[in-house]
Amino acid sequence: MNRAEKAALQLRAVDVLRMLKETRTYDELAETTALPAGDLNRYVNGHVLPGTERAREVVEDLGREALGQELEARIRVDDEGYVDNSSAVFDQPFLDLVAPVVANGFEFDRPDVVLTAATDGITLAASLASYYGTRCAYAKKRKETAVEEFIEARERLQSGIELTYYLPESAIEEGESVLVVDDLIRSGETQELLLDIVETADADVAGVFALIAAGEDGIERARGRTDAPIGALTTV
Ligand SMILES: O=P(O)(O)OC[C@H]1O[C@H](OP(=O)(O)OP(=O)(O)O)[C@H](O)[C@@H]1O
Ligand SMILES: Nc1ncnc2[nH]cnc12
Repeated sequence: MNRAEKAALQLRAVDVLRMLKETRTYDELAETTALPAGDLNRYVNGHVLPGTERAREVVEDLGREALGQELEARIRVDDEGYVDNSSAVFDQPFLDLVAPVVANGFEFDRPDVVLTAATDGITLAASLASYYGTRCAYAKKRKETAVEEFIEARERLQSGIELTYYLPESAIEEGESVLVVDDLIRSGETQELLLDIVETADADVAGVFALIAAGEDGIERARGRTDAPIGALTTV
């Protein structure tokens, strides 16, 4: 890790600690993190930066668990199991905290492109792409005006309705590595369409990630399609 990467990791750890501090006293934060309350106070106030090892633990280990809990606190599941995750996907600073935790806490290689499906996956994909310093692409249910060539993926859903996603052909180059992400995975139909698009582009799958898995069906379905790492921050 060079100096700039170390500094970025240290600042990310401070962001995670500040997020946790919003709902905790310093004593509670000390209990959550197993770090001394005095040190935490100095980190949160910006007087001192945590060392690289501490920063890594905060971002990778603590960060993953804490952000999973934070996510669970934000979402609402109705009586039929449908999830309202607006307060997560509308909160770009929260997703900006999620990105390094996903990038470091799962086994994804750095991709060339982060791919999602419009609409609700876009903010998560943007955060991840920005963190990796790569492109972000999203497939849409309609063809965008003035684009001439599209990759299309069509599937007949369990409901009998046919769903088609379109991605401008220029969005993914042959041989590129693509991280497929979405806010939510339930049946896995959307992820399967995105994986079809990656396959049509002759690109490689770097991984499949969803903020929320509603049950295990979608994850299992994705697992049937790729050997790349697959993960979700939380399962409801
Ligand atoms: O695993 P699945 O059963 O395919 O469900 C997951 C998909 O459903 C939601 O999108 P939706 O189709 O509601 O479109 P939206 O993002 O525009 O709301 C969600 O954003 C995922 O893309
Ligand atoms: N909000 C939602 N909750 C659960 N399953 C879904 N499938 C599509 N949108 C969904």
